[in-house]
Amino acid sequence: MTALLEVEDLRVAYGKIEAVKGISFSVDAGQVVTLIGTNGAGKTTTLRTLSGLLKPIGGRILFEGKPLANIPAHKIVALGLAHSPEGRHIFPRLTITENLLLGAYLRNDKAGIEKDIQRAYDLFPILGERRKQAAGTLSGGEQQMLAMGRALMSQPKLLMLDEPSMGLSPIMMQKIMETIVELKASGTTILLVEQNAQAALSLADQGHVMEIGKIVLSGTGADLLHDESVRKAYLGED
Ligand SMILES: Nc1ncnc2c1ncn2[C@@H]1O[C@H](COP(=O)(O)OP(=O)(O)OP(=O)(O)O)[C@@H](O)[C@H]1O
Repeated sequence: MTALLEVEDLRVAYGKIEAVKGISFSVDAGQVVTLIGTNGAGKTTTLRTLSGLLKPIGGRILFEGKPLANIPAHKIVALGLAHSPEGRHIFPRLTITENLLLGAYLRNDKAGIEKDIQRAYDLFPILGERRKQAAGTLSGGEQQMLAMGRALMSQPKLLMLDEPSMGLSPIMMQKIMETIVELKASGTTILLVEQNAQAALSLADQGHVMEIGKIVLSGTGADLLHDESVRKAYLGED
């Protein structure tokens, strides 16, 4: 079976500084795969490259077996990759519904779009209750829900989430993680970048630990969660 996403020896640089130094991993349809690691490990750079926002200096990205070379970001969305970016990047003056509609900008199936907006409200009832309000009035956690809902509006084959738990209260983080589990159960394939290794590994099928641009350890979420070096470095154990 071909993986939905295959990343082979990917290298990405900012000028002379190589931020991603030859990483390889794959994501099968229906899986949740997580990239964990400390600040500056290259996780966000990897997602931004998969989204077409940065150009690799080496390696290959295959999506459904086809290379994603030199494809602009909006065409990558059309192929089925959606990115919920670090920092959320919602539009604060637009309403919640308008923000969601922006996620569907490549679609013109009105009935399908309506259905998916309703699905976002079902996933995150607070968004439905406040649909007519400016998105800037939402709390950080609610904005994260909106960013995820907006990414889902393109009906992605692969949903990429960058640090969805960042800056959230434990309760809000729990809600976001439960939603990821719910999305997986409904068949969504997810590539999750997280600094909260415990939360990410607990729900991931596969995990990769990144350190200064390289993958230093890979395994199932459960294996990594019990790995002594991971527990010491990322889960705060002595
Ligand atoms: N626009 C940029 N210009 C130059 N260097 C950058 C730029 N963005 C990131 N870097 C550098 O690339 C490296 C990888 O950063 P990246 O943001 O991908 O890491 P990360 O693992 O996602 O960490 P974080 O969780 O802090 O976002 C870091 O050394 C960072 O300083």
